[in-house]
Amino acid sequence: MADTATKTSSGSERENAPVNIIMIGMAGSGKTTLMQRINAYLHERKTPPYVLNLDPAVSKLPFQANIDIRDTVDYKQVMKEYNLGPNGGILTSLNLFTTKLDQVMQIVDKRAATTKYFLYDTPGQIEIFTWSASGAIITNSVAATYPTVVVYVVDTPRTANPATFMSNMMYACSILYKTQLPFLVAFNKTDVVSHDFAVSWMNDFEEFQKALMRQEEGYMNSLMNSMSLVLDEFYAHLRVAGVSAMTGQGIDGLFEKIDEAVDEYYETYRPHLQKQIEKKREEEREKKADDLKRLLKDLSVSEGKEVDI
Ligand SMILES: Nc1nc2c(ncn2[C@@H]2O[C@H](COP(=O)(O)OP(=O)(O)OP(=O)(O)O)[C@@H](O)[C@H]2O)c(=O)[nH]1
Repeated sequence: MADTATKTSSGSERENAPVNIIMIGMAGSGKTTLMQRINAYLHERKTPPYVLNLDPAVSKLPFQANIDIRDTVDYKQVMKEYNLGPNGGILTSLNLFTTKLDQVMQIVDKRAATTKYFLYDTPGQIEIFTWSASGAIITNSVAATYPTVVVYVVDTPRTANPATFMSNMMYACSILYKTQLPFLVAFNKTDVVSHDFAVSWMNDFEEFQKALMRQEEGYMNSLMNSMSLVLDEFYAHLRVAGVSAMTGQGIDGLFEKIDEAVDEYYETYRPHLQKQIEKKREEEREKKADDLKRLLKDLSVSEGKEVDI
């Protein structure tokens, strides 16, 4: 009975809550083009998204961003001022932007009642976002407010080699581990090469082994064999969609997977987040009680001292 009540309330909440989509991917994988495609797709469906650009180094955006990191920080100026190279400049710009994140989240909050999707484009230098403190602060803040899905964009034609494929999947796995958020892989550029080979390699270990045998020999072969066995568990729970940001093929399927990932947010991520918040509160309560106990003890000791004097 309690279960039903929870499901009913979360059902209506799920319908009304917006969804954050964080686009992550290696340079040139097609994040920005996919953002543009999704933007156009959602406009067609009369649910225009709210777009946030977190890439300070992008020179031209093919769409209008509602919030643009470049309006807050000038990446080239940051490089000059702090005497940094391009990657240091991007990281510092992201850090400076993160200091204003509260204001950004307030704007997002105001928009949440009338917006179904918030889209976040991230820097092509993937590690700057996924492994930096500011990247973690941004993803955690975003995910703490509304259902959030990470879309990992893969350049399919460039991943057709088994060794490259596996490296890319290990990277995807590490991002999942780092963000712990509902996650899906969007195999992009399927107008050039279909992602069928990837699906077959993920579903059938022997198929991947066969492809591997054709390419690698000796030590590399056995190392990659072992690593692909490790990835088997990752593949078993992985959501995958094949898309072409260029032609728009597969975007409906991508949104079906995003929907499934939102379900996962409610079923797994949010209860975990709530447990963490409750645990933190409990720790704070215990610390306060402990502090109070010590204060009372100190007081009684001082009172005792006064009496002694
Ligand atoms: N054929 C084809 N080309 C694509 C597709 N998506 C993107 N491209 C091309 O791939 C190149 C890189 O696309 P971007 O969208 O700039 O990639 P990005 O990941 O945002 O790149 P960074 O900003 O460097 O991180 C461009 O030349 C795009 O035109 C696609 O679905 N099919």
